[in-house]
Amino acid sequence: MTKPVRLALLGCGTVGAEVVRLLREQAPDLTARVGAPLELAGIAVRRLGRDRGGVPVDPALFTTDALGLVKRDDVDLVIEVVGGIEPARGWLVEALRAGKSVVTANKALLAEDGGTLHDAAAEGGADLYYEAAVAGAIPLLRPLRESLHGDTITRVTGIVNGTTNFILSAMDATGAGFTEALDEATELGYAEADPTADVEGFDAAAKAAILASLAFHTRVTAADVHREGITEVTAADMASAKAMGCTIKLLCIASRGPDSAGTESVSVRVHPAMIPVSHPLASVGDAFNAVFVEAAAAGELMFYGRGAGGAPTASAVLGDIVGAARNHLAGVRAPSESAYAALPIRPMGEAVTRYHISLDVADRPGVLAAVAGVFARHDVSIATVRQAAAPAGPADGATGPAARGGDAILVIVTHAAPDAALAATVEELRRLDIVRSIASVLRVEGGAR
Ligand SMILES: NC(=O)c1ccc[n+]([C@@H]2O[C@H](COP(=O)([O-])OP(=O)(O)OC[C@H]3O[C@@H](n4cnc5c(N)ncnc54)[C@H](O)[C@@H]3O)[C@@H](O)[C@H]2O)c1
Ligand SMILES: N[C@@H](CCO)C(=O)O
Ligand code: NA
Repeated sequence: MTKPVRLALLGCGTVGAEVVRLLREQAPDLTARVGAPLELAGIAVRRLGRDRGGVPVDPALFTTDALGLVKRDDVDLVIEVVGGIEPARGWLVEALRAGKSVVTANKALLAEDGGTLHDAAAEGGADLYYEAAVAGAIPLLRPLRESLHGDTITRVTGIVNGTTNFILSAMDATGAGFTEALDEATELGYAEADPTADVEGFDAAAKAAILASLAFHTRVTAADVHREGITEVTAADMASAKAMGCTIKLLCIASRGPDSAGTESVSVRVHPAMIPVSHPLASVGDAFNAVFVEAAAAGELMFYGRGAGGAPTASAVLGDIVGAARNHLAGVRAPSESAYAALPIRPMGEAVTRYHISLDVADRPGVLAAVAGVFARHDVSIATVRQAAAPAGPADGATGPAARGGDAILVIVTHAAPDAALAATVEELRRLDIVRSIASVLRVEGGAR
């Protein structure tokens, strides 16, 4: 019998426990696929003695000394499902420099400082696999890293955060506000106790950085990603979107193209956006993820599936373990980091976007011309304008800010323009006396009119 491939598992929470279960339940098949048994050498956890939901292993395998486990001579591969920057970075650098391949689901670390891990992998001649880090179970990074390596990817547009997609889908379906939909997501176990990383877009921004790095052969970090979350998306925004045949999704958009000076560059952003209901990403509901890839020769490709949860994420981890174990036995390496293009990052102000702006204005002659003048001054072209009467104001004689008789709602959708010009347009509109309030400002993507 071939010598087993010995694994150090760092972390035994939601994902780690499922990795252990799958390793055990599928042991005969995994042995056949790898060409040797996969054997757990140890499992590092923060605290010993916790009930691990019936994780089917010898309790003697658990340790609180993750670094000690990584350094052991009988460990061939290191599987990291703890998360966070430190101490995970230290463990993984130690493993990689010692020639032990790493499988990790740690998007935060890869997005913050993936370069350090890739450098350590190159130094130690080890593999660094991280399919689970973006869009969980969906095979996405390997297609970008291998299958599409003969093509030129021009744009990646994705829904890569399940929690926010669940919230926005609920807001679309029921008309609920953000807080109400977040409460439902928490009750159903989709949102974490502290949902900040999800609802403020940090989780999606980390994934966007990883996707952009792979798609454009360029190191992109979380700090390079323009990030806006969904906490300010209101029920009124969703209603405006629906009135236009659209819905609102938290999108990650990574694209390459020339900047204003003509230099080929990369733009990476995460923000809520209106997309038409006919767009393939509009029908991605619930906590599902989907990523739309555009490549010069391949055309349009769509990847869809479960982006989170213990078992789906563990599926991606197991696929990577099999790959790393095979390479270990064969004495070969997976494709290493490809960052040769080293394209510059374009600032958000230069990203070309479209805006949907809903304004509450005084309904009197010259107002439309004044509003249009602001757009013209910033060289922003208007695509469509709709005017509707504002909801009925208070009874005659009422005073104060609620007295809005004679107002109109203007809904303006622009043509594509640099984001800085659009933002400056909104700022100037805010200062106009005839604009009572700006009810909603949303970016528009994917052909919506
Ligand atoms: N849960 C998901 O759906 C999902 C999906 C994709 C990626 N991920 C990523 O997978 C990783 C793990 O996520 P999770 O949901 O399983 O987290 P979790 O909190 O359920 O589990 C974390 C585990 O790490 C252990 N741990 C924490 N600090 C430690 C330390 N200092 N030493 C040793 N062990 C320590 C904990 O004991 C626990 O077993 C994260 O990087 C996360 O971003 C999770
Ligand atoms: N919190 C993440 C988990 C998967 O990375 C999500 O909601 O998609
Ligand atoms: Na994946």
